[in-house]
Amino acid sequence: MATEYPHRIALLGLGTIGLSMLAMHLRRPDTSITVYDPRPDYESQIRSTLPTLLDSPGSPTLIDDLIRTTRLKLSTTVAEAIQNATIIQEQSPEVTSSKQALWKEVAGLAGPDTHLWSSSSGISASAQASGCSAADRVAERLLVAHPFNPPHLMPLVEIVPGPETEAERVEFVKKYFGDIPGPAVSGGDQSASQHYRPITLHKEVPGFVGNRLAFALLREACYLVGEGVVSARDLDSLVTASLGPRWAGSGVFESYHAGGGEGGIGAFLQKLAPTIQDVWGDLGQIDIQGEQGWKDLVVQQTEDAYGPYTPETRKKKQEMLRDVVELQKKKWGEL
Ligand SMILES: NC(=O)C1=CN([C@@H]2O[C@H](COP(=O)(O)OP(=O)(O)OC[C@H]3O[C@@H](n4cnc5c(N)ncnc54)[C@H](O)[C@@H]3O)[C@@H](O)[C@H]2O)C=CC1
Ligand SMILES: O=C(O)[C@@H](O)C(=O)[C@H](O)[C@@H](O)CO
Repeated sequence: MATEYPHRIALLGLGTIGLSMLAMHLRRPDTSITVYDPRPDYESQIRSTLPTLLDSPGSPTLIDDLIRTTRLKLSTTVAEAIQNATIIQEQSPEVTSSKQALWKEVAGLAGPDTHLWSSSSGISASAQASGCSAADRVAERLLVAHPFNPPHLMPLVEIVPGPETEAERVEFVKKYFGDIPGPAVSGGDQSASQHYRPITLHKEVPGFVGNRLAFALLREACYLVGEGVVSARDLDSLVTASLGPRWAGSGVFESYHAGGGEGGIGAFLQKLAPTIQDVWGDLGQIDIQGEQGWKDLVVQQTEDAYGPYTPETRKKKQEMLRDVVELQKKKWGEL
């Protein structure tokens, strides 16, 4: 008789995030995963990519072993994928209408208590649930669990409940992610300290918090390159030689609290107020659908600097990310 795992996840959408989520979920021994993607070649994508995302590529029969032990099941329809699922998690395209249609399809088929999670970068649970029948209680069960790429390595999970999401479901998702072991560290064993860091937002805003911060920085970076102030490569180097290392150890507010001397952040904000206000008043007001001169420069300079992003580069960068996160965890208690 096939093992029935306590957590039975249906992963809908197996692209960049879906494949990384699959590798992440497989670290929990109490979880089985059924996957679905309309792409006809998604099985070959799993076979070629998943081993590169796991802590160790494992044997050449890894995927077949996972299928044989019913830890992994490949589906050809949404209905088949969500059958008997305790959690349904979508990583479908970032298109509101597409996610709304997917939840409407799921609503009529999923069990009444199944947890519903979206990996969206910025589309709220309430927007995704709108259009579903109230009787299906999608709004009460749906929340966003927004990862930073790649979720199999990156600790942040931004939990964004809708106004109707049941509180116990927020607690459930926080515990589920909090209990997922981190990637194996050098020496082969898994780090003892908690890896995933769920952070719950109190309100739905476009882009949530992580992407609002990231996109504010991206906007100013694009403006500065577009204005010829700095090259794309030098701006990247400036970030990795300053803000990157700083923020890996202390966040925005803690850093300025330290920078304020004895008076802390209050003194910092007071002492720096004129300069801060001058900068805030001068920040670039570019529009991504407006004049595109800056965009041509950003794209050209980035491509000149880095060329095509090869699998080897991606692997090297993921190893760097793994090392940074592991170092943080060794100090996590002090952050
Ligand atoms: N790429 C990134 O850095 C991050 C993306 N996200 C979010 O994750 C979601 C997926 O993004 P990516 O993985 O980058 O996109 P992707 O384009 O790599 O993958 C999307 C997958 O969804 C499949 N798909 C299309 N329609 C579907 C449907 N109706 N049901 C199930 N699957 C369907 C596609 O075949 C494709 O394989 C988006 O909501 C995105 O905002 C979140 C964090 C980071
Ligand atoms: O930066 C990340 O990994 C996430 O915050 C994202 O949501 C993606 O970058 C997103 O903005 C692009 O899909």
